[in-house]
Amino acid sequence: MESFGARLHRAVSERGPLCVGIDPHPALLARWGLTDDVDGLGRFARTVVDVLGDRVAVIKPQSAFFERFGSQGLAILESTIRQLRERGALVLLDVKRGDIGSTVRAYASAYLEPSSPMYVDAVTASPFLGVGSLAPMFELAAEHGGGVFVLALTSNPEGASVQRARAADGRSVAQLVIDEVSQLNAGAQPLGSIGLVIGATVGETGCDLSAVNGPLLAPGLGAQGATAADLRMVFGSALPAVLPSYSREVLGAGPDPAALRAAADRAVDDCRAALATS
Ligand SMILES: O=c1ccn([C@@H]2O[C@H](COP(=O)(O)O)[C@@H](O)[C@H]2O)c(=O)[nH]1
Repeated sequence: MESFGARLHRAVSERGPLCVGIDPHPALLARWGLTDDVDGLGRFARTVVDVLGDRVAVIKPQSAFFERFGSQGLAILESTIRQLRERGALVLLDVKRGDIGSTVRAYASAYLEPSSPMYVDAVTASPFLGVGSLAPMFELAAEHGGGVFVLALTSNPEGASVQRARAADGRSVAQLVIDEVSQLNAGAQPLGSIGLVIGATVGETGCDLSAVNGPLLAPGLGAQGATAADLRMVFGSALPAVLPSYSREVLGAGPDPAALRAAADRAVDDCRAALATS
């Protein structure tokens, strides 16, 4: 079984360092001339699948925008995931799950078990109940070639009060998360399968990322104000592991397929240039 880290490494080499989110905000549905209902959601997601599914390395559906429409929204999410994987995109489901370990086991089975209707390549997870509570996700990911992206320094301004707080040994909470994830990835080649989420908006992290050996998902580009040029300042020498992520900035170019494609191509060009180490 090929690991998620190896699959991601290959996808990024072939398609470029880019993750595009599927975030069907009501305002975006309106901008695309779609109704804010199940029909609009389905058309929106289908367009993203058809235009970007065979050219972007990672596509990140934001579960919340599908959950808004209850079971019908979840049915669309399931078919979107299936169609994206058929087109060769890696699917990272942004669900930010976290709970006590026995419940995390059920989440792991929902997203990382190949027989599940919601099976994806990777999920986002919240470490607020302790990184160790996510162990069932790490275990199932390892068993089936999946990945988990653990929140460390999120792109929203409110995150800092918790994530930059200091633990008894002087390390920031973010650094504690980073260190635990680094241990999980130790020795993995070419890249570990447990990633971190570090927003492109956070400025200097004050964290040591040198031992992570896993992917660093960087949301916050575009609509939240960060640019690809900010990535160097945030990630420093960890830049090669960064997976830049855009949602509204790219999606806003739709629904015209050529314009949507061009926006994704521009984003990947900007990110390639920003991540190139000199
Ligand atoms: O720290 C985080 C973690 C996740 N997100 C999610 O990424 C997208 C960002 O959308 P944009 O339109 O590019 O702002 C969205 O789904 C967030 O929930 C994040 O922004 N920051």
